[in-house]
Amino acid sequence: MTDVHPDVADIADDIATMEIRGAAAIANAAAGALATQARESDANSPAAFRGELRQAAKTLYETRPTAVSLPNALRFVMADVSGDTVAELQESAVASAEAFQRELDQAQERLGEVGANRLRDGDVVMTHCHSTDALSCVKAALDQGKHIEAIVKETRPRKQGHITAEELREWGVPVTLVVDSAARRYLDRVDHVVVGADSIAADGSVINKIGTSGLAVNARDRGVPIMVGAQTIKLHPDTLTGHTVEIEMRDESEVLGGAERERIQGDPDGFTVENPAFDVTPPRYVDAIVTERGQFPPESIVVLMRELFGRDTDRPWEA
Ligand SMILES: O=P(O)(O)OC[C@H]1O[C@H](OP(=O)(O)O)[C@H](O)[C@@H]1O
Repeated sequence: MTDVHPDVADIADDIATMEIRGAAAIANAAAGALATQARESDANSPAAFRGELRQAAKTLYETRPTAVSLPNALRFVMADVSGDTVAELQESAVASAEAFQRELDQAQERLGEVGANRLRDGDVVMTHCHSTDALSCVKAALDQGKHIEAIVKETRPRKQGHITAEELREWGVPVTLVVDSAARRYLDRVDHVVVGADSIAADGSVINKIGTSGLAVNARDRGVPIMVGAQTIKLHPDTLTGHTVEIEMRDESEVLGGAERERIQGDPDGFTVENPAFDVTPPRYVDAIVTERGQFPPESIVVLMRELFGRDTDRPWEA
């Protein structure tokens, strides 16, 4: 088996341990890793080069299962690799990765402008986790001169809501940080729930950080609209053919700290800890999916998915 470049292995490790996290950031890092593998290759034949790239993609693919932006990034970059010599292949792989990364940034900016049109001057938004796509909508609204305030859910167990709170503060947004279980109480003050997505299924279901579905049900109950900011690389093409999206189960150590954990593990009657990282919000609880191609009611996202991905989804990291 071919070895992957050590920098690629490091990036894969950073994705698995969530040093690099967030669906768009993961896609960006994966594309960058493929470029590194290509640039640093000392393969002596086109076949060997392609084998190395495939192995690098496989290593990256196996890090986390839920955010489809990862396999979609690998697909997009590898689809455009062509050439008859190793040098040509190297050049085209690097160019393809860089083009993908540029498009990623542009898509986020464009979807932000669409999402911002849904927000009015003086609105209060509620956020969950940390999503650069969701925040792009808030940023664009601020750039349009609107005053926006935010109620930020902490998002246990990893508390990525704190990252959101800090980022919004840097932009001058008044922020109230609340624990997750306080969300329903604060929805009375909220005009829009704004979240991101790790994957969007063909039926318009939104797969996002654990707790999103409960928030969406509560928001619907309170009449608060829910907008999902999701670039089209979040569309999960396998769901067109009946596959479901795998929900990542993470380590119990994220839920229980050192001393608590030892006490419970030492107890023969101890309990089981489960730590799903994501959940599924059915389309009926979502008002709009905002993409760089415009906003869509969740039930119609399948049309865009077919247009962009067709029925076949290749798996270029497999032999
Ligand atoms: O692509 P952007 O919008 O930045 O993030 C999308 C989603 O990725 C994150 O997952 P994790 O923190 O990697 O588990 C969150 O669930 C967030 O909503």
